[in-house]
Amino acid sequence: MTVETVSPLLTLRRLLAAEKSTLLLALTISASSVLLELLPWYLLWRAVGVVEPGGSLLHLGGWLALALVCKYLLASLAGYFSHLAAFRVLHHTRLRIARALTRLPMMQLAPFSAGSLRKIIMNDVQRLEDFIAHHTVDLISALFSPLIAALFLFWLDWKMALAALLTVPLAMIAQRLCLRGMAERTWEYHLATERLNSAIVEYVRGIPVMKAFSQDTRSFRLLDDSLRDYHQLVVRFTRRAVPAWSLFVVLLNASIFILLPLGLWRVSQGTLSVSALLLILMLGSGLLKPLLRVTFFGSLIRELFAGLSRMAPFLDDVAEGHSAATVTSQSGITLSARDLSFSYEQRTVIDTLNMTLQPGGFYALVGPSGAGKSTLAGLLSGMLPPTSGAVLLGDVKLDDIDDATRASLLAVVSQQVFLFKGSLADNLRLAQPQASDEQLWQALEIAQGRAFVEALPQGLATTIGEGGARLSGGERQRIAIARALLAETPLLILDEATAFADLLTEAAFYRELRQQRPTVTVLTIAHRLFAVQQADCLLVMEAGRLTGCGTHQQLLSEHRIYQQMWHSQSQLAQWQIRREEDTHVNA
Ligand SMILES: Nc1ncnc2c1ncn2[C@@H]1O[C@H](COP(=O)(O)OP(=O)(O)OP(=O)(O)O)[C@@H](O)[C@H]1O
Repeated sequence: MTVETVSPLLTLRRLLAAEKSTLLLALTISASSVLLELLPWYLLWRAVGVVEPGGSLLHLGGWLALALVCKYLLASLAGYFSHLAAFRVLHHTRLRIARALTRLPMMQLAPFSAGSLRKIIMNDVQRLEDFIAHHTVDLISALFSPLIAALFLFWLDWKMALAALLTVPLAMIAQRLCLRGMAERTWEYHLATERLNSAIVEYVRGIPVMKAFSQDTRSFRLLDDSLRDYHQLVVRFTRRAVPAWSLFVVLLNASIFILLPLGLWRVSQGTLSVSALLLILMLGSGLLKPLLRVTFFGSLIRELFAGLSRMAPFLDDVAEGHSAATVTSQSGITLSARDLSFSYEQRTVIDTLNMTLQPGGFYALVGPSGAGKSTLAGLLSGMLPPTSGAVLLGDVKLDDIDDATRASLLAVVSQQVFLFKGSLADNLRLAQPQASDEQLWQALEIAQGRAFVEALPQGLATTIGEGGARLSGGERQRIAIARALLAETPLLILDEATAFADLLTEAAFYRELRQQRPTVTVLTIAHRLFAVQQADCLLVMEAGRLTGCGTHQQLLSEHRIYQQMWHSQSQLAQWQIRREEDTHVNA
């Protein structure tokens, strides 16, 4: 399932396969409507030349009207079928991508940001609709109509037909000049737009912070730089492309300047009739205009293909699971890292790390900010793919285990909690749809969330907004912990999951967790050492490596960084207590 191995054309063919007949019908009708487009001109020519005797003018007029009506009917019918095919393809493609997102292993999803996935599902798929519904029939008419018109002109008068096509070679040269380096320019433009998009999103998100610090627009360097880069790029492209493009457009419309004097001269010589000249001028002067649409189509197709390449990873049939690896023991399972390394681009954040979490153990991962704790939690839970080495569940590599099995063994509560729009109970039952209300309350009790949910007017039935709106950060975290507990997995990873709770609540949660779920292996990332000092083992992390492992007392007597962290936190706690006492005395 790699982007490189699937050609965009193949992806397009696969997507269109189910709608092939509808689309072919639309294209055939579109081509027929082009033929009818020429018929009125022919009839007009006959009418102007009064080729037919007297009363047949009316007859010709009737045919002319009928041809026009049929042309528009056929064009509408072609549009109807192409739109029908387009919306069906759009619907199925979005469904396929949405299904793939739920079934793809986390490791394969890790490189995609939410923004890039949104862009694929919305923008890239939308381009398919534009292509199928509009561009296919447009292209048929843009290619067909000059061809048929040219053949007609040759039938009328081959010399005038050649004169009408005289500017074609020059127009082609101008077009080549204009399109030179277009692929690179399109890519550059795409990158600049992406940079600008993310800068705008960040700017909008940061508005409350900027207001708080009274900063103006210019202070937001990223947006400023992106806007300037974008502007410079567009100006550079315009300066380069516009002269050749203008020449191309002029040349496509220039045949009238050849046809008119030549035609008039030939009429004066008696080698061309006036009615033929009129028809030749009408057809010849607009002969090459449709080619402009073909040129636009070239850049549209490039964008379409780029989008298809981005979509390709989500359109392959995703395997439900790995038959090769099965995890035999559900309980009593170890979680280990073997020579595990991870880099963000060039920067190594986890460096050849080895560790094993024994079943039922309570582990706390501590260390200075930026040491790599969250990254390690991401690797151990399968959210990030290792750069080298492996994470093992029992003796099976984590990336060989399908998502469903992994989710039955390992639950994670990360720093960013997401709750879905719906009731609290629905959110909790995500982990175990059959869970009874009693089980929900038990999980909430361990997570120290029972009291606040009971205080809500509708309790478990309380509706919360998308992302968990209406609840405080700490409340959201407690719901997320309860949800993870309901999954009843033998392993639980908590990445600063209690960061918003006060010290007493945090300590009560850990105590309750150990008492109620004694067999669960817990790895928690915690900044407050007081809350986790009872852990079976504290793992100290510094600059991507584990430099200490032991009980609180062991580390306090032999690990320098741990001592420093403990003392600074103790002093801070005493200072706060003393301040509070002073305040009370003075009051
Ligand atoms: N997406 C990312 N791209 C590049 N660097 C990153 C990314 N995420 C984290 N880092 C860097 O990796 C290092 C480790 O980050 P990590 O979040 O794992 O540390 P941490 O120990 O959990 O920190 P904290 O205790 O402050 O949460 C940091 O220096 C951070 O700047």
